[in-house]
Amino acid sequence: TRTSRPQRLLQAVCINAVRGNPDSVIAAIDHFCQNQEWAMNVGDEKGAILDSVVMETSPSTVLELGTYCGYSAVRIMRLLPPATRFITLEMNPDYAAVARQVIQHAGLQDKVCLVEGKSADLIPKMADMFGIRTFDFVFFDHWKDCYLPDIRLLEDCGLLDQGSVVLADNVLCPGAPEYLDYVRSSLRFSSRFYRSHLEYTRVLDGLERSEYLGHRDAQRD
Ligand SMILES: Cc1cc(C(=O)N2CCN(C)CC2)sc1-c1cc(O)c2nc[nH]c(=O)c2c1
Ligand SMILES: [Mg+2]
Repeated sequence: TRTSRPQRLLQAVCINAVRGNPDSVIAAIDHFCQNQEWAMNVGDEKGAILDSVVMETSPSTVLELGTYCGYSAVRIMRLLPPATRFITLEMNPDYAAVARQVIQHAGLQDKVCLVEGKSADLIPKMADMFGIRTFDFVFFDHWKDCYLPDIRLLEDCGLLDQGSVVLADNVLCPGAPEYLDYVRSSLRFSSRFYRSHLEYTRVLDGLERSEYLGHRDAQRD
């Protein structure tokens, strides 16, 4: 049967990227998506914003929701020391299989823990499974309809601490309006929007950075 788009993306990585070199893996994926086939990686423009937020946060525990082909896992972990705890959740087994190979090609397989399953099922198990109390940085890039329930779940599970940063992709396109309303009106978050474009296109999109202020009460009127 025909190969899938993720499999063709992986093939481009194997052919064009240097083993053990994360930057060449990122470049190979961006080249494939710009010149061969569009794919829903965060991409180079939003990726540069992701890089800057990761560097300014310098997290020791990271959770990513939505691995897809592993592009953002490679982007994030190429910036952080080996001791960093990085967990990425992917519900699609075909995506997860490709992501493991992309991450391995980048030489980051020892730094990345990829778990297959639904975020709603796995988030409550994070503490028990990994002995992680709170996450310093969380990247939302799975599915727009899960953003709001999942940030509420992270709060309810006590997985956010004062200063934890949640960065969400695609808040304009495909769009997560209820999520934006929530984080922007909540007294427990300080939010700001990074204007950008949908990966590999000129369509408007952006990232929302929401810093957790601690376990406060009430909503802003
Ligand atoms: C699948 C898809 C189609 C989009 C679009 O508007 N398109 C018009 C323009 N053409 C070129 C591409 C297609 S945007 C998008 C998308 C983008 C992400 O970054 C995503 N991240 C996580 N999870 C998602 O489901 C996710 C979907
Ligand atoms: Mg995305």
